[in-house]
Amino acid sequence: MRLYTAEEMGRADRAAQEMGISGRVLMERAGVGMASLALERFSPRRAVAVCGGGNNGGDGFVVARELHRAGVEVEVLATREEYRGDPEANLRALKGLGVRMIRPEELGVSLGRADLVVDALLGTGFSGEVREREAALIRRINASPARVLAVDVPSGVDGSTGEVRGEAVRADLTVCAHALKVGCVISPGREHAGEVAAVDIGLPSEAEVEPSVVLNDAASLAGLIPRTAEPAHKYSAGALLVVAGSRAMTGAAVMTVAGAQRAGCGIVFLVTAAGAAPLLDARLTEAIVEGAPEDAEGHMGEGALEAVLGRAGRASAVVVGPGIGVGEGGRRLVEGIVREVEAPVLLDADAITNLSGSDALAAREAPAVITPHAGELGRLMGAGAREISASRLRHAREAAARHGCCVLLKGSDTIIAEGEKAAVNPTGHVALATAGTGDVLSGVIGALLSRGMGAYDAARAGAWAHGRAARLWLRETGWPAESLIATDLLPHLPRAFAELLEGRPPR
Ligand SMILES: NC(=O)C1=CN([C@@H]2O[C@H](COP(=O)(O)OP(=O)(O)OC[C@H]3O[C@@H](n4cnc5c(N)ncnc54)[C@H](O)[C@@H]3O)[C@@H](O)[C@H]2O)[C@@H](O)CC1
Ligand SMILES: [K+]
Repeated sequence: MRLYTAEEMGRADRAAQEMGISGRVLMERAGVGMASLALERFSPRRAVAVCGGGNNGGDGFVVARELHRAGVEVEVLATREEYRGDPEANLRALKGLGVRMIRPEELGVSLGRADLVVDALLGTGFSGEVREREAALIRRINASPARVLAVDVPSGVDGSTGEVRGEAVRADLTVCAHALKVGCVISPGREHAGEVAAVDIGLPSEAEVEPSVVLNDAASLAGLIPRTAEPAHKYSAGALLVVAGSRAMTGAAVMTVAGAQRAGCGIVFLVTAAGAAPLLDARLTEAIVEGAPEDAEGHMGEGALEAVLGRAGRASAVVVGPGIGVGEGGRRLVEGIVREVEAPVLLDADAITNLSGSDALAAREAPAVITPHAGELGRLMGAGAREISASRLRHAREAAARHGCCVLLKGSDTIIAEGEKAAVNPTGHVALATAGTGDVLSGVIGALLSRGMGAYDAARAGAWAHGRAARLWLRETGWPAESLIATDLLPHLPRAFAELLEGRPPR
C-alpha cells in the first residue's frame, strides 16, 4: 500500500488534472468513497459534518450529500464565509437539497444529538499549529460521544509527518483519498487516526509519484530475504558475533542469540562477561560462548575488546549492546568495535547509550544499524524522549544523517531510516511492549546482516518479522496481548519468515 506526504499527493493530483481528470471528479470520488465506508462501518442516523475552508471541507460537503442521500439526518457547519471553486459548487448542491446548515455556536447542541461526526476541517493543506478558532472546534468534536470519521487526515495532524502541535481530532476511522497519508501511520498522528483506510479516487497510475516514505509491508519486502546456497556450511549460512550480557544480566544475551538462531544464521558466537559465561554456555546449546574479562560491576571491561576482535574475524556481522551495562568500560568497548570491526555492526540498548556524545559512528565507513527506542535516541542526539516522540520521522532521519548509519526507531510504528530512504513498519503491536523483545529484534536483524542483507533491508525485514511473530502468537493462543513474553516470539519467527519467503501478504 502506498504512503504519500501532502506534497506528493499534491503533485499526483496536479498530474492527474494535467491529464484531463478534473479536481471536481477527484473530490466527488473521494467523498463518495468516504461516505460509503462511513455508512458501512457506523450505520449513522444523525450526522454532523464540520467542514473547513479548503478542499478537505469540499470533500466533507460531498460526504454530507451522500449521507443525506442515504437517509441520514445531516447538519453541516461550513466555517468559511465564502467558498470558491469545487467546494463552493458542492456547498451549493447541499443547500439546494435543503440540508440544514448550522453556525459554530449551534455545534454543541448538534453534536449532542449526533451519532457520527465528519471531520473535514483540515486536511493535507494544514501544518504547524492550529489557529484558535479551529482549535475550539476540534475540542468540541473530541468532547462529543459520537463516532468520528476523519476525512483524509484527522484535523490538527500534520499529514506528512504525524506531528501534532496543539489540538488534533481523535478519530475512530480515517479515510484517506487515494493513498494513506504518512501522518496517519506515524505516532502521534497514528493514535489520532484510529483505523486507517484509503479510497480510490480515480487517479490514473500514470499520475503516481515516487514516495519518500514507504509502508514496510510484505509486498515491499518480497524477494529480499536471501536463501543459503549450495554448497553450504555453517559459516556460509551466516556467522554472527553477539556481544551481550553481564554478570547480573544474562537474559538479554539469551534472547539476542535465540532470535538470531531462529532468523537463520549458521553459527552464533557470544562474547559475554566472564562471570556470566558458564551459565550462558549451559543455556545456549547451539552457540559458542566465550567469557571476556569483567570489571568490578560484572560488566565486560579492560581486555574485553581484544576478546571481541579475536572472534570478529570469523563473523560476517556483529551485534553489540543488550545487557552490557553503561559506563566508561562499555564506552571503550563499543567505540572500539565501531572503529575496528569491518563486518556490519548492529548497536542496541546500552551500546547506543554508551555512544552518546561520541562521533565514532559518523567516522565509521562500514555498514552500521542502530535500534534505539525514543529514550536511547534522545540520549544519542542530546534531546529528551518526549522531543523525539513528538517528531519521530524527523529525528530518525536526522540521526541517520548525523551518524551515517541505518536507524531503526522502535515503537508501535517502528521507523527505519537510512540516507534518503524511510519506511514505517505496520506489523508492530502493543504486545511487544515488554522486556526483552528488543533483544530478540537485535538478534534477528543481526542474523539477516550476517546472511548478507544490506543494513536498511535487514532492519526492515527484521522489524516486519518480529512484529508478525507477535501477531501469530496472538492468533494462535487467543491470549491477551499483555501476556506475551519475549521468548514467546521465538517459535513464531520461522512462520513469519516463511511468509516473507513465500511473498504472501499476511491475512
Ligand atoms: N488530490 C488531491 O490533492 C485531493 C485533495 N482532496 C482533499 O483536499 C485536501 C487538501 O485541500 P487543501 O489543500 O485545500 O487544504 P485543506 O483543506 O487541508 O486546508 C486548507 C484550509 O486549512 C486552513 N488552515 C491552514 N493552516 C491552518 C492553521 N494553522 N490553523 C487553522 N486553519 C488552517 C486554511 O485556511 C484553509 O481553509 C486533502 O486533505 C483532501 O481532503 C480531495 O478532494 C481529493 C483530491
Ligand atoms: K480532516
